[in-house]
Amino acid sequence: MPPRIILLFSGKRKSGKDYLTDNLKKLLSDRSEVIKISQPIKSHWAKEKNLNLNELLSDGEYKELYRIEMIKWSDEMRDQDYGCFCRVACQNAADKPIWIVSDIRRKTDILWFKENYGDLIRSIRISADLETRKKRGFQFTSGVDDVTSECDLDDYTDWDLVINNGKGRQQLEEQLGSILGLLSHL
Ligand SMILES: Nc1ncnc2c1ncn2[C@@H]1O[C@H](COP(=O)(O)OP(=O)(O)O)[C@@H](O)[C@H]1O
Ligand SMILES: C[C@@](O)(CCOP(=O)(O)OP(=O)(O)O)CC(=O)O
Repeated sequence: MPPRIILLFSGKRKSGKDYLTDNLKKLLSDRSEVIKISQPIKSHWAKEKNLNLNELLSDGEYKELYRIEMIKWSDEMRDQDYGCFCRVACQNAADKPIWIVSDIRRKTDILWFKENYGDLIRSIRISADLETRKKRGFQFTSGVDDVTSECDLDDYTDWDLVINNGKGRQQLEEQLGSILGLLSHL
């Protein structure tokens, strides 16, 4: 059974992508599946370098030790085939009507999903002010925060929904409610 809708989430580091998508998953429970494009990247890296995959997948500091290398390697792979990680992540996804893709970063990610799933796609940008992100542990890192991985979608404007998850944000229930609005036709 193919998905009936695919929610593509984007946002800067510590904007709250994992926080909001984890809570959305809890709300939708077994109707949904969270897909992470970074999963096949981290799996490869864990095997190659004998690292702890669970730590790489968590929101702690561990992944930051390897982020620049993972960005470089994954961009080389994308130069040959921009859909390579999107494809593997989706191939491994469970049969659920709602897919929650928690980490799109590049215009080519959106392009790949459009080419493969067309009208099923809805795109959501999570924004948060710098001060809030810093309080959550964000520190500017050259080679990470000034490259495609973090910046390619900064000038993208065609979002179906933009959610403020910084100062002045709504309660979680309201934030999730606006996302559910994208599913109302299901
Ligand atoms: N609205 C929020 N309320 C409380 N804590 C939040 C909120 N949004 C994010 N956080 C916390 O901030 C930290 C960074 O969020 P995370 O979802 O990991 O960001 P990202 O995946 O975008 O890097 C996590 O510890 C998360 O629990
Ligand atoms: C190499 C990466 O895939 C690492 C992504 O790791 P996360 O998606 O865990 O990052 P944040 O949640 O924003 O902190 C980045 C890329 O450019 O593909």
